[in-house]
Amino acid sequence: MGGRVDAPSSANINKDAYGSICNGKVFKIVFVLGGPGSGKGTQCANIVRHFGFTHLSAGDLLRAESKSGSETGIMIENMLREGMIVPSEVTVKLLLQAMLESGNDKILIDGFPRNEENRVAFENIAKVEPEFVLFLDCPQDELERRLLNRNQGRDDDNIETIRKRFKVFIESTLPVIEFYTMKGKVRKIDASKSVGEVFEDVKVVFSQFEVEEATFEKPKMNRIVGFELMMCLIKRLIRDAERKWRSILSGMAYTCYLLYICAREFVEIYSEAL
Ligand SMILES: Nc1ncnc2c1ncn2[C@@H]1O[C@H](COP(=O)(O)OP(=O)(O)O)[C@@H](O)[C@H]1O
Ligand SMILES: Nc1ccn([C@H]2C[C@H](O)[C@@H](COP(=O)(O)OP(=O)(O)O)O2)c(=O)n1
Repeated sequence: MGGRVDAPSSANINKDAYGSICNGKVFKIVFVLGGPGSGKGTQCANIVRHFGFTHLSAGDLLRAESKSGSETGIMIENMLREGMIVPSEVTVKLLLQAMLESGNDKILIDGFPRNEENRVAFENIAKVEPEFVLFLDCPQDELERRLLNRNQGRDDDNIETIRKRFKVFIESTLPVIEFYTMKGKVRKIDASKSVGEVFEDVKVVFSQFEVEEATFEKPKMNRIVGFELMMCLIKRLIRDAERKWRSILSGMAYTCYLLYICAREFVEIYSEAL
């Protein structure tokens, strides 16, 4: 159920249909936010492995869509190159389609909502509130160092676009984080530490999902142990029955043998007497 979902082939999605489908299905959504290079993708991969979420990266979905060759694709490509935020209409449709295709109810949405427009559009169409927002907090000089070393062949990982993206983060994404802070939904983590240390803090924040896994596993374990005990009992009963029948059969055979001896003696004595 977990894992990363590929971008849907088209962005032409009926909003009403998606809105109503999402209303019917109960999604547990966690938004993962942080500056460019703060480790959102890296930590999401760990969360998928540990807690069974599906990871949807808004950036990955947009990059895949930009390669479609469509008019929307060309528009996305140009905006990404400039470090700009793509109109919510496009991003929300891609996210909703991927959510529904995932078959999972636990969804990590990485790099979204990037601005107020993203947030409002998602709320209006999906009508789902996030469980919480994971905020990976990291200073700009560390982000720059990481992105310049990322080496994934991304057109926007050059110092000029990185600085534009960081400015967009301060101006557009921080207000979204403040909005969720007011609602008590932000879980802020120091993302300047090593990957392992950051994940230790992430695990604490996601512990509510570990409890669910544990309560799911417990009855399963009890059922397995119960089944094993029942099998042991049945095997033991069969062994006892076998032993009992063996003694009954050998007892009967012994009695028959005694009767035969007696009969033979009786015949001999009787024939001698005649
Ligand atoms: N805690 C960390 N310490 C050092 N490098 C990291 C850390 N987390 C991620 N990285 C590296 O920094 C780069 C950006 O990480 P990534 O997960 O792609 O960030 P984001 O998805 O936020 O843009 C990657 O090369 C990754 O390997
Ligand atoms: N909600 C979003 C998320 C990303 N984008 C665009 C703009 C971003 O600069 C790029 C890359 O985002 P991504 O999250 O993949 O990468 P960074 O966090 O910037 O390293 O995608 C967007 O327009 N809207």
